[in-house]
Amino acid sequence: AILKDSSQLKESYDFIIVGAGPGGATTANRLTESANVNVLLLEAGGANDGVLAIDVPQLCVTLTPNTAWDWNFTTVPQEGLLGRTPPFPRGIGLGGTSAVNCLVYTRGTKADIDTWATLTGDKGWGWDGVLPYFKKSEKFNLPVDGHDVSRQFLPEVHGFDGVIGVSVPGAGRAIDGRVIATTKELEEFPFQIDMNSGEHLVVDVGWTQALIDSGVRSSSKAYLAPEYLRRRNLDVLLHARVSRVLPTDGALALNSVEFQDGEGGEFKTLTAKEEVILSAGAVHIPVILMHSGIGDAGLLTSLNITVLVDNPSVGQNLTDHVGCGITFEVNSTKTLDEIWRNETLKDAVLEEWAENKTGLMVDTSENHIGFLRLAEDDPIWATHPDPASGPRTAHYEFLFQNGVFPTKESGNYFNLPVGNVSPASRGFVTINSSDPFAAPLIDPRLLSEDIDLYIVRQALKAGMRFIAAKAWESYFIRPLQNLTTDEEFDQFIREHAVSFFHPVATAAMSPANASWGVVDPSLLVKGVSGLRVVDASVVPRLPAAHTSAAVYGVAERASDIIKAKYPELFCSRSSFRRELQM
Ligand SMILES: Cc1cc2nc3c(=O)[nH]c(=O)nc-3n(C[C@H](O)[C@H](O)[C@H](O)COP(=O)(O)OP(=O)(O)OC[C@H]3O[C@@H](n4cnc5c(N)ncnc54)[C@H](O)[C@@H]3O)c2cc1C
Repeated sequence: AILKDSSQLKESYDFIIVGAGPGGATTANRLTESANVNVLLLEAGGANDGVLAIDVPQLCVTLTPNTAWDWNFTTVPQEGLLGRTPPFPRGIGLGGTSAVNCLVYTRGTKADIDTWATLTGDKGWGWDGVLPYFKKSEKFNLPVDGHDVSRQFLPEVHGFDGVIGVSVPGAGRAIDGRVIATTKELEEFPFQIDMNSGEHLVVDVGWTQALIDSGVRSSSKAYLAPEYLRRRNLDVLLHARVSRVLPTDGALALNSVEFQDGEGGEFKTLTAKEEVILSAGAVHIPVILMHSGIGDAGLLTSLNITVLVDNPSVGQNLTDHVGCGITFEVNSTKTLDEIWRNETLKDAVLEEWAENKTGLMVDTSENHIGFLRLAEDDPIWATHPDPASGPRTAHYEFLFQNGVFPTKESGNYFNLPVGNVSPASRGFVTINSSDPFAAPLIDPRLLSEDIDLYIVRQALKAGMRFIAAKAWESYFIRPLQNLTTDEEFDQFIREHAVSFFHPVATAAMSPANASWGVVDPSLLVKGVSGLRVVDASVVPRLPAAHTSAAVYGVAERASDIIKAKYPELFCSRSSFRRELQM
């Protein structure tokens, strides 16, 4: 249940999980499948119930930055972005960042996930090991407009009985035909039926798969749906912000958490019988670990934090996608701009959504995306190694948007964000205060490697080739930016590029005896006991994909790893008892 307040806490819990995003909510759900395992989930934010902007997929663009559902961080000045400090949104509340994200469901390629196995020495983290968990988490559902989807996804690579809703677009958009016609017209941009099969073509464009269940956003809250919250062994305490994990009995068994009970409330300590599982996301994990004494000894000592484990890898290796969009004024009124600036129209589509869960509000910002590579004979390969995980993994991504948000007072627009999805740049998250609640320093070092800028430039140029197809004839009035020379492109990119908000690897998994990394392949924090991390921070290499699918896959597998470690707690008899209770 969701507890009213901390007075309702049980006397003890086997596992205490911190953070209700894809990592934490998934793990809390799976561990409480066994009735005699008591789990407490602590979440810094609130329930996020009944928030229209969260539930309506198309309103995802309004959820960040600088809202009540966002931690409202920015990066430190980014040299690659001319010293700018763009927002770095992270969701707060049930659902975590999956409640505020843009819902695109992509797993990355086989080579991306196989790299995890290579890096950790654990075959189970490879594509073949993780695919069953992608499927286990997924509840593929047919789009709400009932159209024929036989050419829009491959059923054999999807799960239909899982928890997280995934669907293809449920409402047509005016540019759909032009996008698909371009894939037929231009050899450079072939159609891909399903981007989640692990087998990207070298380049491909296809229908977006998004985290939507019958027209409504499907966040990790689906793992905390009422039927799961009814379990007597699952308690959720909201507005409980964890400051540190603490050793129990003075040893290196870090199975106690210190948290603030309500905003401005008292600090309290709870001890888990078995483990504390941190699922606070790639930004907060290093912060909690460092304030608990796990991190670079020099830094911790300078902040008067007692060092428990000297591990300079904590917070390092932050990898993130980067990109920006180009916008064109178009010769059509059938774009979302009309809805964004006309309250009456907006009310009408929202009413349709509220009544029937149909219409333009049921989808995310784009009905098509593309994953593409630089050419094999691109001159950059003479001087730079390929930053992608393999020859069939994309370098960049297209998102085809029929309208721009926020829009302008007049005019209709086509927007084409492009992202570098195989970046070479690496950054970090760190702290500069002994106050556990001081804002972290987030430095993704976006565009710090010159090949990353090059890839974004080539992506924008490829985007311009895409829309130069006959399929778009007489559609465009003018570009809003005037880009011709490489210098103009690069200046534009540095002025406008932002994170695509997919940070991973700040507590990366590595082989148990590796000199780098923060957790071992079973996700236990190195150098201590009783402490595990299950979220985006353990992902050792960023897939060429939006990241929540990866986190659901990681958390599903992590849950089985945990169950296997405690056979006496997770025996099938206890699952049977739960069935009887429900
Ligand atoms: C604007 C935006 C758009 C995105 N678009 C997409 C997309 O289209 N598709 C996609 O797949 N991914 C997208 N992502 C990324 C995706 O949402 C994340 O990769 C994913 O949510 C990470 O899951 P997580 O469990 O690691 O962390 P999170 O989802 O961030 O969850 C962490 C949770 O821990 C809580 N927490 C943090 N610190 C504490 C503490 N000290 N005490 C208690 N609780 C704490 C937080 O409040 C939060 O609820 C997007 C992200 C953003 C910001």
